[in-house]
Amino acid sequence: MAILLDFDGTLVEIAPTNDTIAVPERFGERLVDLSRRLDGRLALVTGRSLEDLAGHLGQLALACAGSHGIERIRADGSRLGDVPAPIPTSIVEVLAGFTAQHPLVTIERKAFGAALHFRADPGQEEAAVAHAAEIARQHGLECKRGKCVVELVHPGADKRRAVLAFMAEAPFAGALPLFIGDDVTDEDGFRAAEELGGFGILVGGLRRGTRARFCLPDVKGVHHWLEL
Ligand SMILES: O=P(O)(O)OC[C@H]1O[C@H](O[C@H]2O[C@H](CO)[C@@H](O)[C@H](O)[C@H]2O)[C@H](O)[C@@H](O)[C@@H]1O
Repeated sequence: MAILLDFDGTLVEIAPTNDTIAVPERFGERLVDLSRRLDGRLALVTGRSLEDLAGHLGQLALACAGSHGIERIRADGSRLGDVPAPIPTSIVEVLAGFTAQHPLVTIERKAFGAALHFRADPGQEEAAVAHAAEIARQHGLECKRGKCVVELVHPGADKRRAVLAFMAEAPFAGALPLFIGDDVTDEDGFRAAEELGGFGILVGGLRRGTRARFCLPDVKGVHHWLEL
């Protein structure tokens, strides 16, 4: 078995803002321990940048894919695949311009993308999505939706590709992949797992249409099931 794990909403509870998540005590070490139990066949696959993830978990000997899968490192820290150029600051600043008129909406800058968070002002969803979509259209980028967030990403940034990249080589190759995630972006991970004979597990119960075959009720349920 190989396990591929989403981060926000799966391993840590959703918080009011992107930088106020509560990471359990010694959580990085516990993930490394789980990876050892799986002989290294554990990967984190998150929408966050790898830099941001390391800020929460520390630098760990774990396979990780960040920025929705576009930046990938193996457990030994070597890079897996090429990374594109960062999205130009000028484009990110146009996206960030939305926050000037809507002060409760916040911008999260990432090396390979940027996110508008409207959790504190959900009424701005439609306008924020339209703003991001127009920028994406003008610059050949893609928009990604998530929980109270819309993001600009490079075309090809998706969790399916990250799963396929990890599963193509040791120590993952030949194992049965399980992808565990809670959000719509995790559907790409569920699909990749299925394509390779495995399956997806949706966190939060089967409340929406999903490719996942099973579900776990919540973050606590994930920790319990994985004995984290
Ligand atoms: O793929 P994930 O690991 O689930 O990352 C998806 C996005 O997660 C973060 O935003 C989400 O979590 C925040 C903290 O709980 C929450 O405030 C926000 O509303 C959620 O959308 C992260 O900030 C993004 O960069 C990730 O893409």
